[in-house]
Formats: sequence, C-alpha cells, structure tokens
Amino acid sequence: MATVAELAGVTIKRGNNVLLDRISLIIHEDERWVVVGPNGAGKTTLLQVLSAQMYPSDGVVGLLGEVVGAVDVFELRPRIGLTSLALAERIPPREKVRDVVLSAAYGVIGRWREEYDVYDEARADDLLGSLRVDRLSSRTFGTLSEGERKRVQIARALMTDPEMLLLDEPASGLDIAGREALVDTLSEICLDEDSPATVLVTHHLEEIPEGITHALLLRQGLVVAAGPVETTLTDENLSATFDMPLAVSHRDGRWGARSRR
Ligand SMILES: Nc1ncnc2c1ncn2[C@@H]1O[C@H](COP(=O)(O)OP(=O)(O)OP(=O)(O)O)[C@@H](O)[C@H]1O
Repeated sequence: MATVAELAGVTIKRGNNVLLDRISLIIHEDERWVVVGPNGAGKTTLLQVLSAQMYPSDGVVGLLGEVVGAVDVFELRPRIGLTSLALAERIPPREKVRDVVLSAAYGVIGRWREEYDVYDEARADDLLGSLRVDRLSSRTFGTLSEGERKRVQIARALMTDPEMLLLDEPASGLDIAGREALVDTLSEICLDEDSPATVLVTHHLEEIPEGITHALLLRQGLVVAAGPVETTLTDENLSATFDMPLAVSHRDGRWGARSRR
C-alpha cells in the first residue's frame, strides 16, 4: 500500500513551547486513523503538519510523495481535504451552501467570479447528496445548524477528491442525534475502500466511526501509543494519555471510555 504521510522525528516549537516532540508516523492510503489526547496535547498541530499548513522546526515531513519544504505547498494543499473550526470560521455566513463546496475546487473560501465547469457543479451536488444536505444547497451557510455545517464542511473537504482527509473534531458541538447521524456518515466514509486515507481528531471515543483502523494517542506533544486501533486503545494506554485510571469499552462496533475510580 502506498504511503500518504511519513513523519520522521517531527518537532514543532513555538517560543519555549514544544507542541510536537519528535513524532514519527507512517500513514498508508488504506488506513483510517483516530487521534486522541487531552486538551493541548498537540492534535490540531499534528493536523496542521499533515495538511502542509505548518513546517517542522526539526525532522522531516513527507506528504503524498513530496517532502514539505522542498515542494510548492500550494500544489500539495488541494490534494489534502481538511475540516477544522478555524477553517469553518473563515466561511462567510452569507455564502450559499453549494458555493461553500464548489469554491474548494479553486482552493478559495468565498465565491467571487470564478466560472465553474459542469463537472465541478455535478460533483458538488453529488457530495451534498451523499452527506445528506442537498436540500440545503441554496441556503446560506450562516443559517445552518451546527450539524448541517459539519456536513457541508466535509463535503467541501472531499470536493477536490483528496488523497488524504483530515477531520478535526467533526462531531464537536452536536447533540446526541446529530452526533449519531454524523458518526454513521463518517462510518460510511471510513468503510468505503475508495475513500482517501483519513485522520480524525476527537475528544470522545464514542465519536470513533466504524472503519477506523489505527489510533494515535498524544500527550504533551509526545506519542503515548500508535498502531492498530484494537491493540492501541487499551485501558493502560488511555489511562497514561489522560493521566487517570480509565476503562475502555468496545461493543457493537462502538468505543467508549469511563473512569475506573
Ligand atoms: N503559536 C503558539 N505559541 C505557543 N504555544 C502554542 C501556539 N499554538 C499552540 N500552542 C500550544 O500548543 C499546544 C498544543 O495545541 P493544539 O491546538 O495542537 O492542541 P490540541 O490537542 O488540539 O488541543 P485541544 O484538544 O484543546 O483542541 C497547546 O498547549 C497550545 O497552547
């Protein structure tokens, strides 16, 4: 299987803070990763590295066969789909939903005067359909519920047919029904062998969709454990990650965690 990302000894420093500390990681195209760790562990920073938005202070980042730093990142970035709160906040509230998705084809946020071809328009409509928000395509982004916005952002991230899909807390802020429906949709994406390699950051094991194959546990910028999800998401590893005794459960395809105190 082809490698889509390879991090070797990657360190990110800001001032005296070490955000990521000598991270080494290989992601193959058929893998779907979940990244778990406490607030401030470096999860979002890792996604920034994987989306070529951030350069390492030390170490080497290989993405889609290119070395970051030795390649034009503007050619690399369209090959990687990203959803994050920071990106969502940059979407103009008056932007039409269909244009939020369509404008990804040009790597811009906010439609201006681009001419889109029929192929792009059909793809945007298909994605809105598969994310089950096609009925909202002529609404403005600012009028959507949180759950609807998350779906539109995922459709946007998939618009360029990326080779890697990065999802930063896609279910945060959703109610139970919204979360469950989104986890189902994410499961469909993760289980589809035509989907790109996926890395999903979450705070809650309940939000891990079926089809996730690997897990990375981060604490204070360091990898606590990484590997196949079944052998990585253990009581011992999760307890070490959050510095409290935790019990992991895995029933009917769904993960969970609770205190052992
Ligand atoms: N520019 C910066 N300068 C200094 N420290 C920073 C900077 N950016 C981020 N940090 C720190 O780096 C650490 C990792 O941040 P990051 O956003 O990657 O964590 P996270 O695991 O995604 O956290 P959360 O779960 O709270 O979203 C945090 O302690 C944060 O305060």
